[in-house]
Amino acid sequence: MAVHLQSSLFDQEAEVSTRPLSGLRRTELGHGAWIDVLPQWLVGADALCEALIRDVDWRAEQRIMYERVVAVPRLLAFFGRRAPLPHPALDAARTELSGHYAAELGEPFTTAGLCFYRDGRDGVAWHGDTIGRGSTEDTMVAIVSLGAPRHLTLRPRRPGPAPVRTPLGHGDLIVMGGSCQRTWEHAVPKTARAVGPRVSVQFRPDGVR
Ligand SMILES: O=C(O)CCC(=O)C(=O)O
Ligand SMILES: [Fe+2]
Repeated sequence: MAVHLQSSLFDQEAEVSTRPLSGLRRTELGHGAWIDVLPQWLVGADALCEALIRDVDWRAEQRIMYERVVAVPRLLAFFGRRAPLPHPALDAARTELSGHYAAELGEPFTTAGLCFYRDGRDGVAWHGDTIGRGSTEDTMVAIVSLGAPRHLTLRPRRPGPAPVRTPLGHGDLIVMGGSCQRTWEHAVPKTARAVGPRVSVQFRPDGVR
């Protein structure tokens, strides 16, 4: 799916729609972790992707690696529970996800983390979302992927289950659940392939980072 970066002549916001979440398919990963996947959950999301790339106040972050300050290879933005989201389609998506998972999750998705992978040189290394409660409790992280297709890879922290490599295409939804953040790690590997920009939107409950 080609994502064109020139600003659109018409406001296409109204064109974003969702397919029923009843189409989600669950895969048990082992060690109490699972993923739910629904390809092409968001329909007509080209303009949404363009708008996020254009409008979000993207931040470059740095971290220390081997005693040197290096740039984190992706741009980031974070919207806490009271922060207005940068596009109404994200409010709608979060509300729908909260409704669908209400009984199983027991709380709503409240925050939105956004990542902008400018090309194949951007990625995120192996990690679990364990800054908050995900280090001790079962929880969920729901990811909507926009723009260029990339892979999300998952591997168990303890040996046993086989690693998993899931393609994430434009409009796809993946939800990591159960113990996934503390018993598994995930990554978006860099790629030497020529890939265009990708935006990832992660919805999490309060206290999960
Ligand atoms: O790019 C993605 O979809 C994954 C991002 C991620 O794992 C994170 O920001 O914690
Ligand atoms: Fe993550």
